[in-house]
Amino acid sequence: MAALGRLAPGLCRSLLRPGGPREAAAAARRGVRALRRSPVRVLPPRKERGAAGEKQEKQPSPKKPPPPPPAVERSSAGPGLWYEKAAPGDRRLGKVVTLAKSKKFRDHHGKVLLEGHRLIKDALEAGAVPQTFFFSTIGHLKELPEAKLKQASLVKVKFEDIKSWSDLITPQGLIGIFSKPDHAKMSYPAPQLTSSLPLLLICDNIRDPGNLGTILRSAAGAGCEKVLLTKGCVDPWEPKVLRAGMGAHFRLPIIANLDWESVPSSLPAGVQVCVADNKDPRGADGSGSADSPKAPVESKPRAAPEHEDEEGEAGVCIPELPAQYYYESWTQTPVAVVIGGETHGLSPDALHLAASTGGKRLVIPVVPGVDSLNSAIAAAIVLFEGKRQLLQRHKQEDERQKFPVVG
Ligand SMILES: C[S@@+](CC[C@H](N)C(=O)[O-])C[C@H]1O[C@@H](n2cnc3c(N)ncnc32)[C@H](O)[C@@H]1O
Repeated sequence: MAALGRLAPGLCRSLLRPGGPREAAAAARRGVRALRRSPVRVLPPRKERGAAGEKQEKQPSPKKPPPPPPAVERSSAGPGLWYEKAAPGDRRLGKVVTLAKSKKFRDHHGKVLLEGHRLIKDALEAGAVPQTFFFSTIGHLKELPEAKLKQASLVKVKFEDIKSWSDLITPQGLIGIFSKPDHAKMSYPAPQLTSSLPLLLICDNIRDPGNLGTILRSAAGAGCEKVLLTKGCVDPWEPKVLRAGMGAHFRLPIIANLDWESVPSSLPAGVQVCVADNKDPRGADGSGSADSPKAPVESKPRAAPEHEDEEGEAGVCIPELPAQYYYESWTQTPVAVVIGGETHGLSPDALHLAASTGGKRLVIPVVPGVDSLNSAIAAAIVLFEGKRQLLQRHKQEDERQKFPVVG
């Protein structure tokens, strides 16, 4: 408007003049004519103008170049095998260890931390994918397959650093960060596969990492086909579970974080699900302890709790399941065993699944007054009995085939 006023002062004046719209229109026409005659050039938009007004490419505004990467000291650990030496104050190891200890990090980044030669070797042999190795001496690397080392970043750190972050009582100076192993892509050791039995384990809310690791180790030792962990169980990749598992994670498939609705689809067809139950229905005092050597009787439905507990289970219908001692025959094939959690024991979902497959309660008799066994101990007792029964059945079937009864 100011420029227009300068070029066509008549137009502005006539607009302000009272009662003059026709005059204003005429003034506007005069103003436009004056504008056309004006010696002032209308310039193209600013971005198209160069220094002399010619069209030019827009120059990018000068940006600060990114800072150069910190100088990394690289050394060779063999042909084609390079490692980096962590500089003093390098906080990567600390960060990685702290983060890998949190489930959130493991889930979010899909990485797990493995410590020690044995576990790392087992993981590599099963096909787990390494990302970074932190080691304190070159000797630690020599024990690992070179081809696998080449897939990962290698970072040499001081032993004191590993020691201060280690979860082990006697740290070995070797920590690996791996992509979270996918059981479907693992190749388990041949002796494990050849000893595998049609025996599965379901962990129902096992929260203690030491217990879960011990259970996994027993499951691998007994020759279980696989282990299913329902939601509510501790994460199997938690360092304490790994430590107690002693390599079981790389010997048999562990399927974690299952809700009860999806458990059946992870079980083989025709499976019978039994539950290890510390509540012996024949306990005279209702304490749940087995006190009679007689054959167990059919269980009554478990009484629903009088008051709603913290999980809101009041009024949950508990199905009727036959009960028997664990050492009596229960292994039809395939068979799965549920181990209840430390605090609440077996969940109603576990009992329903067992009932729907024609399963049983398996009771390990204990001295009256002893409440229950530790879940890992109970799992080991039942699984190894399951193994004994399955092998015995197998042997009997073999003999029947070799020496068929004639007539
Ligand atoms: C520590 S117990 C559960 C105790 C829990 N407070 C309860 O009262 O149910 C954990 C699990 O181990 C198994 N278990 C423990 N003692 C057992 C026994 N005597 N016979 C069979 N299973 C047993 C069961 O699966 C049980 O749910």
